[in-house]
Amino acid sequence: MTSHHDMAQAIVSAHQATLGLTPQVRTAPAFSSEAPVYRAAKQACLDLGFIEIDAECLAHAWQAMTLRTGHFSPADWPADPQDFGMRAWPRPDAFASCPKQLGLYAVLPDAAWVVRMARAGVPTVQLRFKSGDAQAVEREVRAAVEAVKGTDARLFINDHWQAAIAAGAYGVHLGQEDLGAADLSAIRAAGLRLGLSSHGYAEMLRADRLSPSYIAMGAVFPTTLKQMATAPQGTGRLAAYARLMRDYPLVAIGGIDGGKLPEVLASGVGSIAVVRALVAAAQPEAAVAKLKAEMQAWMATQEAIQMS
Ligand SMILES: Cc1ncc(COP(=O)(O)OP(=O)(O)O)c(N)n1
Ligand SMILES: Cc1ncsc1CCOP(=O)(O)O
Repeated sequence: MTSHHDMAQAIVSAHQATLGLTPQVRTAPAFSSEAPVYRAAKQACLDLGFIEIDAECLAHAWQAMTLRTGHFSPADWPADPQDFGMRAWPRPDAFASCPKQLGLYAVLPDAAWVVRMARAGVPTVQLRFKSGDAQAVEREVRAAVEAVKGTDARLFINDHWQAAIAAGAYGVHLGQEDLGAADLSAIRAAGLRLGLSSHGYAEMLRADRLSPSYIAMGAVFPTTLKQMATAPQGTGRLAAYARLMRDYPLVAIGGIDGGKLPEVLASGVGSIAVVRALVAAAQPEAAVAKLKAEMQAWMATQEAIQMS
């Protein structure tokens, strides 16, 4: 295999079926290195539809993997943390840990929904209360923290990290655009868990540098809940993300409902986050029971396969 073009084509051919998305309209690629594998891999990742910053991360990882293994292997997608420059564990600056299997994860619009879903037996819940009214935020966060007392639910608070610390929540969930405004040292010092959103390689690596308690990945499928900046990732990419981020508890989010659970769980994530599958269900408690039963059945089948 000689030219960049042939190397790029070999990568695309090997991974198109599982990782390819329709490439966006783009200008000529920008290369930050002359290294042949880097250049071929950058071209290939762009051709597979990865956004520029993700293609750049992947291309450097391909180059590092090739140097480490001593040969260029187009079929092997990079998934070794060291090829992406990730630090080894344990890490002294890591946030408090949470279980690897966070299970069904309900993302909910107010404290009343948190009460309802915690009582219905959802193991992980999030208050995603979108309001600029500080008093209303404080009230909802306190009510949500009270609501999970006496249940087994772990409560994460979206965005409102100060109120979460003040009320003693289990953890905080932040998006990447929230990071600049949050005092991460205060969250860590208070012992709260930190969950971070990610939408691809560059954001996963940025999240990893902060050693959070879990990493969320999405949107896996199209969602109507919010406008997403990136295309739905699909379960092929989700599985590649999960292989790289295997040291973390992982949460998949975006457009997931009962019918899609097996293929999402097969990617290796330990948690499925949903909004509409519960909030828009005709009978939310029954929907919880069904989703939990489907997840348990899937896990039991995997255990049986591993034992045989
Ligand atoms: C479990 C989980 N994953 C992702 C998100 C999205 O969070 P964010 O990126 O902060 O976007 P908004 O929720 O604020 O719209 C989440 N809330 N929970
Ligand atoms: C908040 C959020 N972040 C990424 S996708 C998403 C919405 C998920 O909602 P749904 O489960 O209804 O698609």
